[in-house]
Amino acid sequence: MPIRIYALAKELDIDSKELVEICNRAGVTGKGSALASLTDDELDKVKSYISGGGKKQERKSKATGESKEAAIKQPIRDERPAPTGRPKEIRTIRTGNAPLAVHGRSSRPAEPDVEELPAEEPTAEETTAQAPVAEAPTSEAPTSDTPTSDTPVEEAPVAEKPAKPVADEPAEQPVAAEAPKEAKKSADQDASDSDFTPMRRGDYIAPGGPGRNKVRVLGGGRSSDQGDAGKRDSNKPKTTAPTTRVKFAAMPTPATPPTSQAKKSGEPAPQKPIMQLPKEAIQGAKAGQKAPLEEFTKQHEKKRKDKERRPVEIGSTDSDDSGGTGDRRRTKSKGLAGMAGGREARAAGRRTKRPGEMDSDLGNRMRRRPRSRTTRKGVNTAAPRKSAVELELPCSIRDFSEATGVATVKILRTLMTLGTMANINTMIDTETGEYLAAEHGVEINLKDALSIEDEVITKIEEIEDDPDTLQERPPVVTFLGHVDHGKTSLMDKIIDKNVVSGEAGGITQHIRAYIVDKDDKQIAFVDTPGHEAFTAMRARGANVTDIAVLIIAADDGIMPQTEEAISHAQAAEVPIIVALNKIDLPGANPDKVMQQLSQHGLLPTEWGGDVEVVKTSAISGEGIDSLLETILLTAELHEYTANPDRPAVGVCLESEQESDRGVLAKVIVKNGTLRVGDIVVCGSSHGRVKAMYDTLNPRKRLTEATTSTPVSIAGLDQAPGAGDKFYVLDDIAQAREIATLRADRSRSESLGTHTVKVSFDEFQKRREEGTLGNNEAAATLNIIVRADTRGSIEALQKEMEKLDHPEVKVRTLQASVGAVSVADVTLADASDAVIIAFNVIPDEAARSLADDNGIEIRRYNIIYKATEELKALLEGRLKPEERINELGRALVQRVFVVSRLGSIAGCRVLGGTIERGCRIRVNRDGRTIGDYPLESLKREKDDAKEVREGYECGMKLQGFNDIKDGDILEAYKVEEIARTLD
Ligand SMILES: Nc1nc2c(ncn2[C@@H]2O[C@H](COP(=O)(O)OP(=O)(O)OP(=O)(O)O)[C@@H](O)[C@H]2O)c(=O)[nH]1
Repeated sequence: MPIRIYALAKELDIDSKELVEICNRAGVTGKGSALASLTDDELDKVKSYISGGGKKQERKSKATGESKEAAIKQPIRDERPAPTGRPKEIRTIRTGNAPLAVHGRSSRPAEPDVEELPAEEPTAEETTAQAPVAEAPTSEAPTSDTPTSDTPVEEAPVAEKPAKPVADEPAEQPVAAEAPKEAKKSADQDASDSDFTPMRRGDYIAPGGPGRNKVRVLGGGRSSDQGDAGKRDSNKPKTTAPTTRVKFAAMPTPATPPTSQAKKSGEPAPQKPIMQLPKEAIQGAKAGQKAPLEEFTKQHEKKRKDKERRPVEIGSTDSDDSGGTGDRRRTKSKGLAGMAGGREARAAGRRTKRPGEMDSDLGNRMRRRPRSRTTRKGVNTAAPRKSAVELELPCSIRDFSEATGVATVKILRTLMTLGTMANINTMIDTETGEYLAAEHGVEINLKDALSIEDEVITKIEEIEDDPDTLQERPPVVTFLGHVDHGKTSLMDKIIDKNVVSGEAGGITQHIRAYIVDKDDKQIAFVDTPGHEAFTAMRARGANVTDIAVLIIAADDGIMPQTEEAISHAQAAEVPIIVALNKIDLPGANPDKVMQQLSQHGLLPTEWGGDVEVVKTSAISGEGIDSLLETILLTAELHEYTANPDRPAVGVCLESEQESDRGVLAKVIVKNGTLRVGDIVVCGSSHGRVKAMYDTLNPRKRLTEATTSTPVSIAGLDQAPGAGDKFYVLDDIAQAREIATLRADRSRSESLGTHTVKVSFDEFQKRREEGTLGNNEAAATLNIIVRADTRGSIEALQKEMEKLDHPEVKVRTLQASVGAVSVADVTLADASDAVIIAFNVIPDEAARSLADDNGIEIRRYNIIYKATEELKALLEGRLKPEERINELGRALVQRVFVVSRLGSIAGCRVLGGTIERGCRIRVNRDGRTIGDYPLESLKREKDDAKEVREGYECGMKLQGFNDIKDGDILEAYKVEEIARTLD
């Protein structure tokens, strides 16, 4: 009678599970649980096993504390009894040659009892042989063609058996793939019935996956992982025979990435940071450099401090725009850690970032840098080149550049190629402007400049007087002629004043103008210098002239300057009256002179012509009245008229500056009436007429000057030039503006050009070296002229223009009236110029500065001496030089007038010494008024050989008694020194 295992276990007083195992070991297989029943045979077999020692051994193992594992390690095969009874059920059936595999064992959820494998497993041949047995229908066994992969082990106790024959089969999946659908459905149905999840295709349990911990090893501890190995080792004897369930530790679950780090859709794959030291760092490390970051930090701090002290330069590599690039580059150059340098550079970039500035990358900063460099180089401010422009010439180079768009640099360069050194303020005339335009491809349309000068002055000149307002006016007569033909003497005879002896060198150097009365009529005389140096002044005199009186010495005849005077008179289209002077001389030959006159187109009336020839003698006065009558008659014939009621216009004959009266301009009114208080503009000077003086009596004040009247006016701001026209304006501002405009123009013209400079000494040095003329541009001797009058200046300039030397030229940098000033010395020092002082002396400050800087001040009182000296110097034909040896200066403190001796000057020697026999220059108000020999020198009452500085003395000058208190007497001696020029 069958007995259940749990009942037997109770009977035997052992654990039911233990009894199940015993049954298995006793060869009673198929008893998976305590509910299984044992037949009588099986009961006997189990009991015999237990009684035979099996039980004892089991119990002994327990008593000795052997673990179940030890028992499992025990070879089962040896203890297992030989198989008996009918063969075990085989549920796995091969279909054809298809390999079979056991599926589902690992997925069986709770295999209740895993019994030990049969001790002797059938071979493949045996399995095959037993296949028909397997076909025996059982209630639970599937059909023969049903795959057994999902068959529960409980229903197939010998499920392991069929696995053996297919152990060597390569794969299990092909079996499943080839399984008929009907079988699969059946298997699914079975699995559903047995609460098992059927294994399906595609169900893949990764190693270590969730199902791994559920793997149970059946018999021999073979897991699914070990299945193949077990299959491969199927021919080997089993070394293990587990009889109990083996529990494996759960496989570690791989950590799931945090949700925050989950890759977002569309986001690029994260890149691994490149942790690579730069080459500099590696090199530094190899070189034994320690702690590059620390070293870099130190240098960075140093740089930061330097940068804070140093202003940021636009466009520089250290600038903000360059950001950290420059720092990084510098860091690299010093071999510091590149990574630290990059960090520092980025930090620098953040520091230098300005509000609103784009946070551009390095490339952008690099691209911006060239633009900043371009800005630093400057922008061409010249206007765009214009195709056709209207231009007023003359204009400055700056104006030309702005109008045409041609850069001033190019213009200056072009002028330089022409040998002209200019600057932007240099005025260019029409010819130069046209050349520049053609040279630079600019089309210019010249237009007349319209300035306030035109608006005001032209308007005045265009005024036509009403014939009813015109009245007869005195004729203006000019004496022209050759040197020493008696012009001055003749005029003196007319005005009964002897001025010839007062002229230095006996040559007329100033324009004199007087108005004389004759037979209730007036005649205005303008005496121009006879020397050729005064040609320009003479020419200007002719311009204001109504009648020209040509003075010809009867004993000398027509001379070159006489011919020139004739030309000027004829060019002025004025009537000419010839005065055959010095008729009293024995050598006078009137016929010869008249013949010469005829040859020059001046046919005397005596010979049927229209030229009045009057025989005169300035000495005897012969023919003077006849000359005056002839002048008045000629004036009547020509009906000289003017409008005395209009604002005056006229010409400046000459000007000078006096200490007490300021600028005195000698002018002659050509039309209208000049009055005190009138606003006058004359050349580049202007002012209101403060006072007017008679030319014959310089201290006699006048209130007005009618037409043709020469007069000296005071009130102008500066000395106008001889020949400058004057106009009376209504507005002083207009006068000032016009004068300023003219002054600027004159200044730019005089200073606009500049060439190689050379002083006297430098010139001589170059001649000695033979270097003169080697330059393309001729060497230029710059001079600064200071003179007592404008006439002297123009005479000097005119003479110097004639000093045309192939190797050197003379250029006047500045010419003005007055004493030599500090400004003159400064200009001479800056331009290596020589100062020509004509009839003036330098003031104390200028003298001291000139001595300190070695500026040469050459003083002259005779024009031709100055010009001849310059000429001799230029031509290298210098004669023994009359060198002036300055001795000393004395101040006149008191003048003693002795009736039989004349004026005695009581003086104190201010400097140097006063020596007997020297010459004395008399200076008054900054001007040299005379040069006389020292007649006597006394210390108290005794004659003295010399008087030194600080002592008082008395001096008597030969031929000069008009000495006054405050005069400065300069003592000098003339020494002849041979020139070493050649
Ligand atoms: N015998 C004689 N001598 C005269 C006569 N007129 C002038 N002289 C002399 O000639 C010399 C020159 O006279 P100036 O009056 O200075 O001659 P100038 O033309 O004025 O000379 P510049 O000043 O150079 O223009 C003087 O010594 C005069 O005395 C004259 O009619 N008869």
